[in-house]
This record gives sequence, C-alpha cells and structure tokens, in this order.
Amino acid sequence: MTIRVAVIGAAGRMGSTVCGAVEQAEGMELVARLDAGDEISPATLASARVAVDFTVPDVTEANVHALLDAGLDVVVGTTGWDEEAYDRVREHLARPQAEGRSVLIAPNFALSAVLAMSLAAKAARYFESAEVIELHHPAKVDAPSGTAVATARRIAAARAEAGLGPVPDATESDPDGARGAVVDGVHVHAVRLRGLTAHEEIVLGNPGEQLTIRTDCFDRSSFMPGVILAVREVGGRTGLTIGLDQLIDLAG
Ligand SMILES: NC(=O)C1=CN([C@@H]2O[C@H](COP(=O)(O)OP(=O)(O)OC[C@H]3O[C@@H](n4cnc5c(N)ncnc54)[C@H](O)[C@@H]3O)[C@@H](O)[C@H]2O)C=CC1
Ligand SMILES: O=C(O)C1=N[C@H](C(=O)O)C[C@H](O)C1
Repeated sequence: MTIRVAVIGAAGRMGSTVCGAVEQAEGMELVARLDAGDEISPATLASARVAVDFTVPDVTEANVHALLDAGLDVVVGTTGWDEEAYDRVREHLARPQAEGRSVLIAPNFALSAVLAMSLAAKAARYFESAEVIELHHPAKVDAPSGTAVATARRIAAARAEAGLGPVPDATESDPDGARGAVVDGVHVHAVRLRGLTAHEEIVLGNPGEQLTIRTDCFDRSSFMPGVILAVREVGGRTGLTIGLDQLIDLAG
C-alpha cells in the first residue's frame, strides 16, 4: 500500500531534500509540504499517514504533538530533544486516542554517523580520555549538534558502566570556555565553517595511543536512505523509538 507522506519544514535544506527523496521512493506519495505559518490540520495534511519533521528545535515538539492529535505516525530529524521532551511524547503515545501511533526521533539519519556513534560507545570503555568535535555549515542554528550531544551521552554511559571516573583534565582556568561544552562529563567542541555540511570526530586517548572515529556527510543525500527507511518502518512500530540504530542491525 502506498504510504502518504507529509513533510513539515518542507522549504528548508533538509525538508526540501526529503520531499525529493519521498517523490523518488517506491511506494510513497508526497501529499503535503508544510512550512512556517502553515497550520497542522486534517485539511493541510491531506490524509497523510506519516509526517516527517525537519524544522527548528523551538517548534518540533509542538509539531509532534499536533501530528499525533491528527492521527499520524511521525519521523523526526530535528534536533533539540531532551529526556523531558521524550517523556512528554511517551505520555502522549500512552493516551487511548494515540493507540497504535508511533514516533521515531533520530539525531542523525546518515549511516556513517550512526556507525560512528555506535563505535564510539563501544570503544569508550577502553580509553582514559574521550572528546567530541562536531563541524558544521555556518547556517546551523544550534550548538552543539544533536548528534554530538547523543554521542557524548553514549560515551558517558559506556564509561559509567565500565566504572571509569572523570576524564583526566588539569585545566584550572578557562574563562572563555575554550574547553567546550560539557555533556555528561564529556567535552564537546563545535566548529562552524563555510564549505562544511555535517561532520563529527570522536577522539579517544590512552598513554601513547589515540583512536579517531570520523564521519563526514558531504551532501544531504547522505541522510535520505535513513529517512526513507524510517518512513517505511515507523508505521509497523508503536511508541517512541529513539535513534536510527534501532532499525538497523549493527551487530557482527
Ligand atoms: N537527523 C538528521 O539526520 C539531521 C537533522 N538535521 C536537523 O534538522 C533541522 C533542520 O535543519 P535544516 O533543514 O538545515 O534547517 P533549515 O533552517 O534549512 O529548515 C528549517 C525549516 O523549518 C521551517 N520552519 C520553522 N518553523 C516552522 C514551523 N513552526 N512549522 C513548519 N516549518 C517550520 C523553516 O521555515 C525552514 O524552512 C535542524 O534541527 C538540524 O539540526 C539536519 C540534518 C540531518
Ligand atoms: O544542522 C545540520 O546540518 C545537522 N544537524 C543534525 C545534528 O545537529 O546533529 C545532524 C547532522 O549533524 C546535520
């Protein structure tokens, strides 16, 4: 059966690329393109079954609740989500009116980034030091990137599980924040540079050795197979799914 798809944020860099990918995808029909100022309502959604949200961190959660109220399953790529916001979506999905509905939120839909996060989490327990450097195009409105935050959280969780203490760091004075943001004890550095798209480096250090894990997305086409996979799969799930790795077998 054809999946009818609405794209929210359709005029943006990601939204417009997603519109093109949905139009090219077998078994999908793009039925609505909504952007800022458009109401989310049955009339504008044109009987869409799945909505894809690539908007801005300030509005994405409200969009998801409105889309659930309208009876759609939702795929979200927009950043800015925290545990409290996830919990509010879980609570919404638990209401009888939302029975059978499903939301998938992923900080990154590119396979290289999903693998980089997974490898970083796997490697983290073996290294004394770990830091994350994300590098993006200068039109990005948030820092650090959602992917970097998710990566740092996974590294921190792996370190805690392995019983590792804080990363070694003798810094006593840093009035200008040169050591970057600190996410769950992991330092995260953000670079904004003309010419870049979306890149991340995870550096892990031990005495005398370093492991560098790097993902480079040179073009937004890199995110499209993951987005299309999520659109296909979201309807077969229930509840909240976080991360594209939940749909891909990374074992082996
Ligand atoms: N999960 C992933 O793989 C990826 C996630 N992103 C994230 O996706 C988001 C969008 O990124 P870009 O497309 O580069 O940004 P963008 O600024 O090019 O596009 C955002 C679009 O959302 C629209 N918008 C703003 N408020 C809206 C509202 N209330 N309703 C509907 N549309 C609204 C804007 O008018 C704009 O067209 C960011 O949070 C970014 O970090 C970006 C790339 C990949
Ligand atoms: O804004 C972007 O471009 C990107 N945003 C996401 C993030 O913040 O992690 C994903 C990717 O890095 C591109």
